[in-house]
Amino acid sequence: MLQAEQLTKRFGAHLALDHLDLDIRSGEVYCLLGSNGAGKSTTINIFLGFLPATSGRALIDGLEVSVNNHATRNMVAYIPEVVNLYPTLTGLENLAFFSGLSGYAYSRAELRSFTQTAGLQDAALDQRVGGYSKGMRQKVGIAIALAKQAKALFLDEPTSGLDPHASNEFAQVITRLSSQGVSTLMATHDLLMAKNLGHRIGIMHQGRLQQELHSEAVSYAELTDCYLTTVNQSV
Ligand SMILES: Nc1ncnc2c1ncn2[C@@H]1O[C@H](COP(=O)(O)OP(=O)(O)OP(=O)(O)O)[C@@H](O)[C@H]1O
Repeated sequence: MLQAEQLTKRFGAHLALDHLDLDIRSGEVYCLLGSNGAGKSTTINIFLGFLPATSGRALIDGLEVSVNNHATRNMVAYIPEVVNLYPTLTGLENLAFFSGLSGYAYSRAELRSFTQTAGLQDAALDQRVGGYSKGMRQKVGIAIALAKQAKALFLDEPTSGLDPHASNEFAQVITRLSSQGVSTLMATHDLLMAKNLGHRIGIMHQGRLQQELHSEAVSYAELTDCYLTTVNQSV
């Protein structure tokens, strides 16, 4: 579903992404780990069509992002660390607005079914988003992804700053979407979340994918060791 083929990005003389290969199947949750500046967000931004690759290809459902930008954007949803919503609109109004941008005109009952699946309490629907917690904003982000029927989710440190309960709720929703065939590429610094939520885990260092692990094949302690060894090496 998501493929990177020798994906490379230079910012001037700086090599931010160095011949990255990824192959993420439908329904798979793939977690990208790596220290600050490893190239995780750059990878996501190229898949989203926000940044052009210097060389190599990013493909979504077989379509190359750089030549099918509109079509690939329609297939994906992006949930950054802080979901950008209109603070003076309610949760439901934000959802109606953003799903409208993708060409959908849902009834209130349909919009409510998305917020319910995303775990947002009904009581919050008609409150202005300016008063929402970070976790509630994330849930609206998930509801937007559901409403646009995204085939793939790109998550950039989505659980950073969430309390354990909210993180856990978030993970449950991603797992449910995964079982429905939605692929997820998630950049995170949360090793425990990667271990528990990811099917596979990639560890990046200085723009390169250095390790790829199946999460059920490693313990949390082994993952931590592998991560520290990888990010402490000089390339
Ligand atoms: N627009 C840009 N212009 C110049 N350099 C950039 C730009 N975006 C990213 N970089 C550089 O590319 C490298 C990779 O950055 P990236 O944001 O992908 O890392 P990251 O793994 O997501 O880090 P973090 O965990 O801090 O979010 C870094 O050295 C960063 O400074």
